[in-house]
Amino acid sequence: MPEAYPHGLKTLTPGNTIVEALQLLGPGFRLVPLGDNSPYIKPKAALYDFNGKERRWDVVESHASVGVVLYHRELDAFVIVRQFRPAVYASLLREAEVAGRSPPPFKAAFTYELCAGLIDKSKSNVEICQEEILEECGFSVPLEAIREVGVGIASAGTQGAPHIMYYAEVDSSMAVDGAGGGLLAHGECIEVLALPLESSQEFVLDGSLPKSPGLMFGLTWAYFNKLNGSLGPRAAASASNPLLTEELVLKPVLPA
Ligand SMILES: Nc1ncnc2c1ncn2[C@@H]1O[C@H](COP(=O)(O)OP(=O)(O)O[C@H]2O[C@H](CO)[C@@H](O)[C@H](O)[C@H]2O)[C@@H](O)[C@H]1O
Repeated sequence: MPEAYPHGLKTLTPGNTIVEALQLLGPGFRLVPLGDNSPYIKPKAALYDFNGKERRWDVVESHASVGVVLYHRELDAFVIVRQFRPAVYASLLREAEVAGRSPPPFKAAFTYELCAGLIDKSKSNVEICQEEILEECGFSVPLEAIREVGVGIASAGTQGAPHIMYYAEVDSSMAVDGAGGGLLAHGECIEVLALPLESSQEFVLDGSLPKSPGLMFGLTWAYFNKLNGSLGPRAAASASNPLLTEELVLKPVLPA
């Protein structure tokens, strides 16, 4: 049975992705110094003059990224993802060590986020976004249906790379059999979740659930713009939201 989630969250992924991901995670988690050959990040010291003195700031060179707020028209829900994040686990582990507590369970580092990806290939940003929607969430969305929301900076204190946010709507006709959940070959095991629009703000403000600031902003922006009609009408009235019936959740709206 899918795990019960708070705030009306329902899994759209067949099976129980979190249980599967936990089974795939072996015992042991180590942190070692990073060499200089990471294709993802390069820690560096930035030296610059300020007020006649040389100053230093430690920075992490990284890729720009895209993220997308997905709204499911038939479910009147946002589609978000949840996955094991080693960086989150590393932080929790450090916190536990400092406090003299035993290591936290891996489960604590499964983080709620928008569907997102790095801009690390020679495709346009919106094409990368389209590809991530398919790979992570299992929906095929036409490029022209993906609109830009705005650009923020990821971790201005250390990374400073742009994060470009998009908005797109999906429905069951866009679900692609066998797509979604990420690429196991890349170590991805991504759970796809539907979050009712109705309870999205409670979810955003629930500090007990680990989530990204991009998700917090994106869902809040989309919630209010959906309510005021700027993003087109809401398809389903919340009282009759089919998301509330298990039956529909496990039917064709799902990526297989
Ligand atoms: N630091 C890392 N170390 C090792 N392998 C890595 C890595 N980052 C990415 N990868 C590999 O690259 C694959 C593709 O990554 P994606 O572009 O889908 O970004 P992801 O959603 O993982 O998060 C990424 O993009 C989101 C988008 O904003 C950022 O928030 C997040 O920090 C970033 O990891 C991952 O599955 C993994 O195999």
